[in-house]
Amino acid sequence: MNKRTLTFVTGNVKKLEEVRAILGNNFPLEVVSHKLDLPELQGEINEVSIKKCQEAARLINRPVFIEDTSLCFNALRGLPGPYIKWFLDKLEPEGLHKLLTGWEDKSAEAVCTFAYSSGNSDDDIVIFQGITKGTIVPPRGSRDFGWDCIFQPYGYDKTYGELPKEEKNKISHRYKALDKLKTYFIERNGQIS
Ligand SMILES: O=c1[nH]c(=O)c2ncn([C@H]3C[C@H](O)[C@@H](COP(=O)(O)OP(=O)(O)OP(=O)(O)O)O3)c2[nH]1
Ligand SMILES: [Mg+2]
Repeated sequence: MNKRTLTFVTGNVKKLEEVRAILGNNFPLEVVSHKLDLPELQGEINEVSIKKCQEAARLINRPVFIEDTSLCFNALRGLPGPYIKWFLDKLEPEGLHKLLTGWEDKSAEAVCTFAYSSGNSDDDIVIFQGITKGTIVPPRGSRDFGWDCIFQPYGYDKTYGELPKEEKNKISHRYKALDKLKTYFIERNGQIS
């Protein structure tokens, strides 16, 4: 039987790759992607995701989900947080690590927030969040995805960038958020509106 489709709006192919790998085959919906660079307004993590999702639903006019990733340095009271993309663009991984020079506390949280809209503007946006705690270290390993090379999850002696993809996808912030999203749709037998 054909699965119903659910649209993931993202401009990031690496995210899409991980979402497909983590959801696997026993997700009750077929995820189709729609490439769009959505505006990201300022605010707290959940506010940014809710507004991003509302805008995606308005533009695409069907049930959608989006994802927003934050990298929060505890010494900097959670910054760069949802603004990590702009910090990474300007500073690159080396510069992000150097931001913490002078701070003893190198701890950080990788936060992944998925937001889902049924497409009906009267319905609330549903949030699924996953957090992985770790340490910011000098760059090591693959540089093919953002700041993976400077984030070393607690309990590991390797950065996300050094871990095999399958390992990252078992412990990552994205895995934890998708686990909640998956449960939500399984409990609803893949109902999307
Ligand atoms: O090293 C990593 N590892 C990750 O798991 C990861 N997830 C996101 N990112 C990067 C990508 C961006 O530079 C920022 C997050 O910004 P965000 O707006 O969430 O992502 P976009 O690339 O703009 O994609 P969307 O179109 O908004 O979906 O952190 C990671 N780097
Ligand atoms: Mg973005």
